[in-house]
Amino acid sequence: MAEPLLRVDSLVRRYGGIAATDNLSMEVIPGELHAIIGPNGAGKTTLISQLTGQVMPNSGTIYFAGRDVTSLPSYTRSRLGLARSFQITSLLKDFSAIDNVALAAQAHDGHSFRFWGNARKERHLRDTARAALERVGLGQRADIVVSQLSHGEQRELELAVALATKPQLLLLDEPMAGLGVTESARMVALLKELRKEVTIVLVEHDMEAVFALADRITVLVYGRVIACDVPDAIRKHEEVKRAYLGEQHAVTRHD
Ligand SMILES: Nc1ncnc2c1ncn2[C@@H]1O[C@H](COP(=O)(O)OP(=O)(O)OP(=O)(O)O)[C@@H](O)[C@H]1O
Repeated sequence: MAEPLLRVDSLVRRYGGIAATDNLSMEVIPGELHAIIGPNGAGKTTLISQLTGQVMPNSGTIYFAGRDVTSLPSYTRSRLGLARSFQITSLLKDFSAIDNVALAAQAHDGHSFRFWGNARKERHLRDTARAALERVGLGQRADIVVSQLSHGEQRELELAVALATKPQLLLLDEPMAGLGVTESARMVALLKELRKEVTIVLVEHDMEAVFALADRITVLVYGRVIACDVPDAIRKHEEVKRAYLGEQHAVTRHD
């Protein structure tokens, strides 16, 4: 197996009496799309937040690209190539799609947001932003104000914002949430393209999407890894079926 791009070793994060992350270890290898699934409250978001540096663990270590990043702040991890897709709520609604992406590119370049005016003018920021918008299929919508974009388009814009920082690893927390059938299918098609270019960790409740996209799946229950394997093995895994998938989540094949 290739040297992991991300390695999490014995991570623990407690909230009062609850271990949201309970001695969790896992690896993400370069080029894979690694899905993380688990029932509500299993600790998926807490894990992602620790990977990005928004939440600090009580103990354990996070290695990214061979480096111990456990105590590094979010912006330093972002510089190293670790990006979390911004949530819709963090998009600037009165700004155009391209302004939002250019600002992210500018912030990543190390400039302060207060010089946002420059992001409108600087050629290389506009070019980076336009390329990111093209990659997510929003090339024709670049000048539309965010509030005029559909929910699905705003989700795509979140991805473009993350891509503008040129990540090595993209962390996606429920990109399908709130999407209709057509929009979800579009997002799956988009992620199928993006996975060719960037390593992805995907937290998602939509099992159809997960099984259509993932190279490997880690299953969390009560902050612990109960299984980590390829989709076919996860589908057949007795403990996973018992603990999570159950009968209402009969998982079908979408190859
Ligand atoms: N800031 C916090 N303060 C207190 N408890 C928290 C906090 N964040 C998470 N928890 C608790 O940690 C556990 C894991 O929560 P987390 O949101 O990470 O789970 P999740 O798998 O992402 O859930 P969901 O699928 O519902 O988004 C839950 O019991 C939750 O109540």
